[in-house]
Amino acid sequence: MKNKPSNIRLGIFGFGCVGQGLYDVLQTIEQAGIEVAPICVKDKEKPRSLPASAFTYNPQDLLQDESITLFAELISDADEAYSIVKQALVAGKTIVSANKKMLATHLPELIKLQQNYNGTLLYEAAVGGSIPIIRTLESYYSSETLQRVSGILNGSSNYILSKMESEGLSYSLALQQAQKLGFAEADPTLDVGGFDTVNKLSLIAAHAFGVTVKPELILRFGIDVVGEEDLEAAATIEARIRLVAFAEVNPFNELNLHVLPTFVPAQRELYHVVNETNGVTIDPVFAGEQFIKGRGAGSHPTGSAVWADVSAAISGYRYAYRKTKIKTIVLNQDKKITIYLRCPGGASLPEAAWENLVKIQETGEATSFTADISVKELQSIQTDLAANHIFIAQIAAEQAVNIALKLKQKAEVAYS
Ligand SMILES: NC(=O)C1=CN([C@@H]2O[C@H](COP(=O)(O)OP(=O)(O)OC[C@H]3O[C@@H](n4cnc5c(N)ncnc54)[C@H](OP(=O)(O)O)[C@@H]3O)[C@@H](O)[C@H]2O)C=CC1
Ligand SMILES: N[C@@H](CC=O)C(=O)O
Repeated sequence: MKNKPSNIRLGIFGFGCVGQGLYDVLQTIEQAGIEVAPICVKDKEKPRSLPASAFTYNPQDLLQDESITLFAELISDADEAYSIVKQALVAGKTIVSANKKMLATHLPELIKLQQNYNGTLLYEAAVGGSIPIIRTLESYYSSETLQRVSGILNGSSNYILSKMESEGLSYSLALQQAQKLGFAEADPTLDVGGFDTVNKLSLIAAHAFGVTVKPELILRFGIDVVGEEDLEAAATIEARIRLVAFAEVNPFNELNLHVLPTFVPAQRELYHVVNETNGVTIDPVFAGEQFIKGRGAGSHPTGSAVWADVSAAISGYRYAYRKTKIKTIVLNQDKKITIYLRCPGGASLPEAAWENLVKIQETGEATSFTADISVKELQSIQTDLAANHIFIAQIAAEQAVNIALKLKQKAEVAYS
């Protein structure tokens, strides 16, 4: 490891896209006073950009080293990440993690461990890549009521949708590119199925609204069955399809959460968020709407967020989880939304409490509809919709009227 005047030894787990990104950032920060201990990885045979002496293969070499009190957990295995983070916190140490799956799954326990053992856990890189969203919600907005937080939180899905739209790439080619560029998870189903966004949304809910929600309770649809025809349908009403995470509190302190492909109109900032960029809108009661965008995935942007946490931790920063102590907000998924559905040839809509169901297009390959339905009801038919490869996306009521009209006009021109 590079020799620097050091007073802090940093234990890093993982030297993939993010681990390498952090390492590169550290090389440029001469005055950081950080010495990197041998980095813990898994595969002894993998070619590396550093000599073999820079690595260890046993997490205990770092966790039991008394000279290390600060760790960065950047591995792709959520179960192993959980055991590393837990052991560090029980030892009262400080650990930074980028593993949103692990964090969202275990957040209530991880909050308790920090309280009980006086350890510190920070995880800015886990949500929105380089965007400082967790610290903004946690610290800046710790005392102001937020009405809504929504946005694009998955770089891979956004990259795929953007490339399909702008370059006409096929879904599978765009996904391959997202994987090659290091944006996608080891299992890309987490990205395109909306699971990664759900995990991030549940972390946002804890810091923005003080509610820790199990990821599996959040309505989730991904972009895995999106087709060119859906993007073209969106274009007819000057909209783009984006995978949007949404959290909103109503006047009765009820929180509605969902992750859905969404028709985003050209007037919204999110329409202009392309490739792996993420964008988040915060809606505080008094400050008024704010929008932050930045690289949501990738080696250096994410490495930068990890470094921001490492340096904040060195200065003694920790999350207070102030809003979780107030606990006035409860999850309620009764809200009605309007959706667009495309059923591929032969598939029919599952039985459900559809309202205002309108057929908006019928071709040899597919039939499309718009309809109103409650979030809870949509959750109950999720398995049926997925089994039939039915693509769904949220659409505003006025867009639903407009799209029916535009698709009808398009069909008339085609037949004339
Ligand atoms: N890629 C991105 O843009 C972003 C990723 N993240 C998160 O950061 C984390 C790392 O992602 P990323 O760098 O992309 O993943 P990579 O697949 O590129 O790298 C994963 C690293 O974890 C190591 N690893 C896996 N399992 C173990 C284990 N059991 N013990 C020790 N090391 C292990 C691998 O070791 P080896 O090298 O030996 O294979 C590898 O170095 C994930 O939680 C991801 O969700 C968060 C934000 C953005
Ligand atoms: N796979 C994730 C990586 C960052 O969180 C993404 O694509 O956003």
